[in-house]
Amino acid sequence: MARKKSERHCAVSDSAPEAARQLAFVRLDQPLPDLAGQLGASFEEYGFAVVEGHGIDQRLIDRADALMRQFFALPDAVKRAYHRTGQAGARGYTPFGVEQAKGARVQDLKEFWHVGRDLPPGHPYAAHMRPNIWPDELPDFRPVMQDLYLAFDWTGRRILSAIALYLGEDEVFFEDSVRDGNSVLRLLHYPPIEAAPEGAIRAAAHEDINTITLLLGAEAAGLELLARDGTWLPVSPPPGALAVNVGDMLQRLTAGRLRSTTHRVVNPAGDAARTSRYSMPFFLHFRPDFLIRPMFEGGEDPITAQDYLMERLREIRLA
Ligand SMILES: O=C(O)CCC(=O)C(=O)O
Ligand SMILES: [Fe+2]
Repeated sequence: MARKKSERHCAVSDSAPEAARQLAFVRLDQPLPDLAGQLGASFEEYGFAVVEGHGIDQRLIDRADALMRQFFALPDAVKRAYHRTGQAGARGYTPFGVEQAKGARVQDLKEFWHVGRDLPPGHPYAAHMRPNIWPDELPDFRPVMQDLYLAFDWTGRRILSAIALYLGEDEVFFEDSVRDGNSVLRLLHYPPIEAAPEGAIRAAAHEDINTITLLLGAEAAGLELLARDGTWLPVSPPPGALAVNVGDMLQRLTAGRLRSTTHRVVNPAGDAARTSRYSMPFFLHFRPDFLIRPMFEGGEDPITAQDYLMERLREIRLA
């Protein structure tokens, strides 16, 4: 049944009162103050928002999606040739069974590829942000993923402008903190579930380390957020929409005023368990030398984004 736009909401669990279980859809292409109010309200309640009208070209998304599937379909040995040790998985391929959520007993059921920011030669951040690597087997992979990276980067900045307004700051408040930032585009494949170790799920409960995350592909079932009442709420945006969430770095900067919400990707039931799941999160990061100093009372000690990142990557066994 067709419903008016303003009435459309994400799938909700039937175990809780309807009104408290709705993740509203927010359009990015509306005046910034309106966007700020709606995003802020959704972040306040869930730490997540579903964002439509984000301006990332659907043809670009489809191209990237197709190339990601082609990459993960390559033989294991070919993919492993793009695994770089000593870089905390920051670029190229990370095989199945490596990343393990903080505090989890078993590894996640996923493999992924990371694309970072291309910096000019001799850039001061080059020590922390290594050059990208690209798969020789797929010539279009590089230009398409570079385009998608820049599209996410642009969209992320608009979302940050709205968050700045919501926090009572000027819309350019975050500009300097993310200039040449260490953002990472993750192309993510959860293979069909075969003999998984006891207790293993596609992505165990975790919080994102970075500033904000913009996620494409979450229409494929499985993503859930931990609501304030302690129950798991499915996040299922319509195809092409973004799921956006607050990460730990923004939580720390705002002294907890914006919450980094725990989320996970559960194994599907029935036949869906025998199919792959793909998604594309963009982890928007501050620049490495940005000092995360709480903007409000009651926060933790200041720390640079780079130091904080390294601390956290060790916890998830990537560093
Ligand atoms: O695949 C998803 O839908 C979410 C992935 C995620 O939470 C992550 O990689 O941090
Ligand atoms: Fe995540």
